[in-house]
Amino acid sequence: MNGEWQALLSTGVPPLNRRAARDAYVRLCRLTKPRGSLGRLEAVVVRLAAITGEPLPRVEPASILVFAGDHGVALRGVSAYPPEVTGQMLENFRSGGAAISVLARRLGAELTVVDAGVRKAPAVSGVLRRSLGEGTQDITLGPAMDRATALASIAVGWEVAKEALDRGARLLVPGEMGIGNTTAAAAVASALTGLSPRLLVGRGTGLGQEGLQRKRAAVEAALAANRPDPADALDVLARVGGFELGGIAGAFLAAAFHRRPALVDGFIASAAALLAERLAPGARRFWIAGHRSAERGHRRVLRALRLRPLLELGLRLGEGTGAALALELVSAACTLQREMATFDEAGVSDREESGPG
Ligand SMILES: Cc1cc2ncn([C@H]3O[C@H](COP(=O)(O)O)[C@@H](O)[C@H]3O)c2cc1C
Ligand SMILES: O=C(O)c1cccnc1
Repeated sequence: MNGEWQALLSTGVPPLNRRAARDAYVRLCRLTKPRGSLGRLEAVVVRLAAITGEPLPRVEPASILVFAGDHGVALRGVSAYPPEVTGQMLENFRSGGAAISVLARRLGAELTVVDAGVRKAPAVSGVLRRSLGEGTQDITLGPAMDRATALASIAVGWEVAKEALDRGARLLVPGEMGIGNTTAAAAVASALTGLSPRLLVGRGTGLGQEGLQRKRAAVEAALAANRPDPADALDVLARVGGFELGGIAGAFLAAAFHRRPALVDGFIASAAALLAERLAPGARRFWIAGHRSAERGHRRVLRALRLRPLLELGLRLGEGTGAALALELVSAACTLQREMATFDEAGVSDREESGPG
């Protein structure tokens, strides 16, 4: 199970392709527009070129991978919704009624739903069964899972992502579903950054003031009970993480090691990305942050990742929705790079360089 990806991990993250990045930049400068006028869309195109080695990058077909997992801590009143919602949403993802299902349809993107460890998962056809258990253990009492299971969760994400890349996906959008997972994500982020849970715990699905206090206390209790080793990301995942967090981390790693871009969604996906970055330093250069969510700690996690989100729309949903919305822009940036005319082609006068002549 731990074959290809662990061997690859030990080789280090591949380098970015500087030549393709330069070629992409040169073309952007020749397109019929004032130089630099497409702003951050230009930076996105240059980054995609550096990642893929293609000066005219494409992101279609894109593949959205939703990892679902349950959390023992969800029984502690840390979410505004009951834990059974995780399993119930599996059906909704497949039948097309979830937000991410709608966005996937709009984008023409493939949507893969992975049961990474849902409690009493309903038998839903079309959901990949990669279950690592009936939800994690309650992190306020002890570890979420053992180290071998944490490793297996990363392997699940890597393998599902690799399969999508083998089917031809040019960009990955890892998303998640798991009631209680903003609690686990806050604990992971706190352990990895050393920041206080106060700064990282937010209202998730919409907790009130009392619930927020309970959630903060739960994260503090989880960190006190487990004492995760901040220098050992796998230990952090095993002690205070979740199956879907491991899955997402594995998917991000697979993207980086296969030189494909991945878009980072909200708070939970970002915490998983931070785990992945700690496992393979430099992998972050293969990811583009899609959206900054309304969740309290997201800004700080993005800062730790040194990623600047494309959008800030106040979403607080997860599933990959913020990243999927950003994909519309990323896709537009690529189409502009491919289809705009150059000054030469259009017979438009380029800017006059300073100096004589
Ligand atoms: C119907 C429904 C659909 C969702 N889709 C994503 N989430 C989001 O909410 C959960 C995290 O918030 P918390 O930590 O407060 O439980 C995750 O499942 C996340 O994906 C949903 C939540 C609900 C209720
Ligand atoms: O930022 C997120 O991913 C998020 C925030 C609240 C609830 N669910 C997800």
